[in-house]
Amino acid sequence: MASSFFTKIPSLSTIFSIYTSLSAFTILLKTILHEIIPTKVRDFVISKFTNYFSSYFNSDFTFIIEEQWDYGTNQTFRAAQVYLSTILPKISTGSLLVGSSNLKNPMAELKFGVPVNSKIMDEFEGILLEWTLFSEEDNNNYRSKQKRYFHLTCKNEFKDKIMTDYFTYIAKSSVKILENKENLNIYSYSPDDQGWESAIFQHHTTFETLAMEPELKNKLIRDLDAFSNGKDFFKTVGRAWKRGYLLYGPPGTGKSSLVAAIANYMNYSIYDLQMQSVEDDATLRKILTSTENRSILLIEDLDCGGADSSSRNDNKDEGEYDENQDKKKKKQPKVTLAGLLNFVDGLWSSCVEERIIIFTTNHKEKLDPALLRPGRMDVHILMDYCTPSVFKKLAAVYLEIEEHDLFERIEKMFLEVKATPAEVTEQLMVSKNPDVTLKGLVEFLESKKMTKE
Ligand SMILES: Nc1ncnc2c1ncn2[C@@H]1O[C@H](COP(=O)(O)OP(=O)(O)OP(=O)(O)O)[C@@H](O)[C@H]1O
Repeated sequence: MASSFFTKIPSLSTIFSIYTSLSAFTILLKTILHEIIPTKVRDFVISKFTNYFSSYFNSDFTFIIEEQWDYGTNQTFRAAQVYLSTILPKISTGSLLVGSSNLKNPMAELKFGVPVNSKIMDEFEGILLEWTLFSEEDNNNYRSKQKRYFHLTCKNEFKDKIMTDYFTYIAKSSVKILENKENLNIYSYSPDDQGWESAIFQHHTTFETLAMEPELKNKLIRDLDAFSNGKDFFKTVGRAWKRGYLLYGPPGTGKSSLVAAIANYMNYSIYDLQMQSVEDDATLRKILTSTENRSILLIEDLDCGGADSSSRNDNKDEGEYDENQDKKKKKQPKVTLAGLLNFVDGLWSSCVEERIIIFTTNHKEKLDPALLRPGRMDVHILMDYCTPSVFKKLAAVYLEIEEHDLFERIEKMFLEVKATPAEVTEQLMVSKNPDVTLKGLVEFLESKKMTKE
């Protein structure tokens, strides 16, 4: 029996030769698969197999939330980031990003950020959820960039509930959190990254410190209040919840200061867009869709190139060579004011909420009439040379005085001499002593009057 058993066992050399043949066959099969079947087909088949088996054995469902969506920032990603940063301290993740950017209070509570590759557990109406933030090199982008995305995993059976209720809950929570943020941001467009670069906005001008005609200031504050409380109104009348302001006037009259006062009053971040730096209308669309709600889109110095606000006909005969025209063409930006306005009036109207758009210019008369047409910019505000009441406000802010013997004389001078608030503030900062400072201001205004004559 035993001897017949041993005779049935193949010899060592047979096993070895079978093994060698099998290995050779496997290598041959692999080579055939690699060389005959195209990579794409192979990857497709493998991914189909993997998906089939993983869904068969796995009862989890994963939502993938990428940072970029439709050429802009994915607002769901942003909402998740904001929301998770507030629940992080309450849960244990093994690691946490900590820091503070509160400029006003160095002792302010720490803020928390989502660490990459750490699992964050959350619970929603008894459903357990697992978040993970991933970051990897984006090889599809010709500029090497990080691609970031969240995985949100739950049990398959809760997929629908999470998709509707949990995502809505996150969106609402993030809006509330952002409304109460401590610092405002100022974003500038970076052509290299084709995206916004952010910094903390530190302009301290408020409506308290801004000098402008009191009636005009009150009217503007009422307008901002009505806008801010007007969600239902805008909806009822079927208009987009946005407001456009055109600030115009000579340099140094406080247009930028007024933008800062509006941002601080509304608690809105600012997106400062240099139209010259935008390559084309498609890029413009992309960057405008990636701005946040409750923000200001600022386009300064509209008359200084950038948006193609003028007609390009300069009355030259065709064929006539003009060197300047050639240079101009090279500098001519591809973004058109029409592109911007269409975007703001069209697509933007339907997909964003609570936006303010501000244009500033030193030369309103040079602007394209399309921009000045009723309905385009809701409110036009002239920031002008110093008037007696503007001067009194500046004196109150800079010298902390309401009255002085020289006031009457100075106020009269402002009716004859054109001086900008910027020039006046420069004079008012010479000394803390009102006698010295106001005397200096009188001399300054007198010298201006002389040069005018
Ligand atoms: N109305 C104002 N109230 C208070 N300060 C002012 C006012 N206007 C100008 N200033 C002072 O002058 C400085 C320059 O003003 P600002 O940059 O706001 O003027 P602007 O009209 O935007 O000028 P530009 O057209 O050159 O950009 C401000 O930082 C501020 O100190």
